[in-house]
Amino acid sequence: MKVLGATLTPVAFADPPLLNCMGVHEPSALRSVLEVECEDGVVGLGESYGDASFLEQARRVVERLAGADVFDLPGLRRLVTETLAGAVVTDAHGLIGGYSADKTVASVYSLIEVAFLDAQGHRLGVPVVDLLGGAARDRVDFSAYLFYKYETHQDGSGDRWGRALTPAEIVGQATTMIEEYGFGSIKLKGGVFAPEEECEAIEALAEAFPDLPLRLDPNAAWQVDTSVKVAERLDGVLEYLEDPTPGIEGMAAVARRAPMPLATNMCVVSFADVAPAFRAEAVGVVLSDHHFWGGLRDTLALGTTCGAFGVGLSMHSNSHLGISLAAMVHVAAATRQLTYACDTHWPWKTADVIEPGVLDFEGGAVAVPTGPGLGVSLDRDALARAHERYTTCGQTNRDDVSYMRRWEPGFTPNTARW
Ligand SMILES: O=C([O-])C(=O)C[C@H](O)[C@@H](O)C(=O)[O-]
Ligand SMILES: [Mg+2]
Repeated sequence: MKVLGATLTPVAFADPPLLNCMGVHEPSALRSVLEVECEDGVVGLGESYGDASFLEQARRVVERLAGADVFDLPGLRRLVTETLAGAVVTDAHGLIGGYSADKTVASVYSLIEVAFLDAQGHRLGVPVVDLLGGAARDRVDFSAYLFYKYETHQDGSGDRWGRALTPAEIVGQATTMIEEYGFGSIKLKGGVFAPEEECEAIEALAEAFPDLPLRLDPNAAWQVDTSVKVAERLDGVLEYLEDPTPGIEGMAAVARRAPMPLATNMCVVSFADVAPAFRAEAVGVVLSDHHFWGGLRDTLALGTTCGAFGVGLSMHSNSHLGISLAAMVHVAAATRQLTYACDTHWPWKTADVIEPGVLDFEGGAVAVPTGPGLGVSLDRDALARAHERYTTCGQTNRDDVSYMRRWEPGFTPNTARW
């Protein structure tokens, strides 16, 4: 089935002032929506990053898609590799590890592969999970993803979640999120305050939710000895500790002394990282993310790899919309090695570009859509609104650091600060 044309639309949606080690989320989160128009009126959808650097490279491939066959994924890989030829997409936040030409190909390929798989599913009348070999589970569990946050943005605009800067406020945030979504595990984004304070928040969560597994992710804000101290203090409390310290070597040094497994979406972010990290026994859990691991089929391969080495598998998230959630659910359902509930930023947004009603949370899980392809449809009016927001929001790159400087002039990221 041939591609007739493709459109990549940058979009923006409201994002609360969520804190992390790099600073604070700006008022808009940026994404891109890909529509691949094929023969017979079939349209395939994809979603990925909306930063200028990514858009520039993705557009170079998207404009060459006409004539491609959506069933020829190796051909797509060649087209992406040849078109990008060494180009490197960068980001200003570093929250998903380093960048490279291979990771750039993997990210752009992923955006388009998802749309091709969606189109294949529509053509064949089967859900994407079936194209990935079938469902190992029919529901995918997610964890509550808690953030320290300010009450309002710089312009005074607030949100329904209010302020969360203390352990009690974090417990309040968890209570609301769990009541509404039914999540069965909890992750706290750390790297914001001194580790002792973040330990207190985790301990307060453990007291309030004694039956729920907990995770803490400071995005490499700590040095090795601090990481070990935190790991010892939270022994028996955390199911895993995510990216306490930078780099494979640092993580390995912590892993040798930490009682719980270390997880990562920062030091193992491509297949090139697997051998050195696994050899060093630096991580016990890899957080997959199809957006930069090379699409849904390579994410399955990552599952097989982790399974072979006895390394656990979870899933990372960045602020995203419904097309991405649908893709995450299909690939998570097809990955039998998935050992933990996945991350999602879903509760933090108030708008989407897809028709509602397919990706509903029940008991913290999303049922795998059964319709053809990804099983979601684009809401064209909502897409137009999100694009309008993109063109007027004044943001073209995610920049948590500069935005934080409007609260704290002179702020520098907390990487390895403590
Ligand atoms: O697990 C992670 O490292 C993330 O989810 C990265 C994200 O960018 C998160 O830090 C955020 O949204 O600020
Ligand atoms: Mg992380």
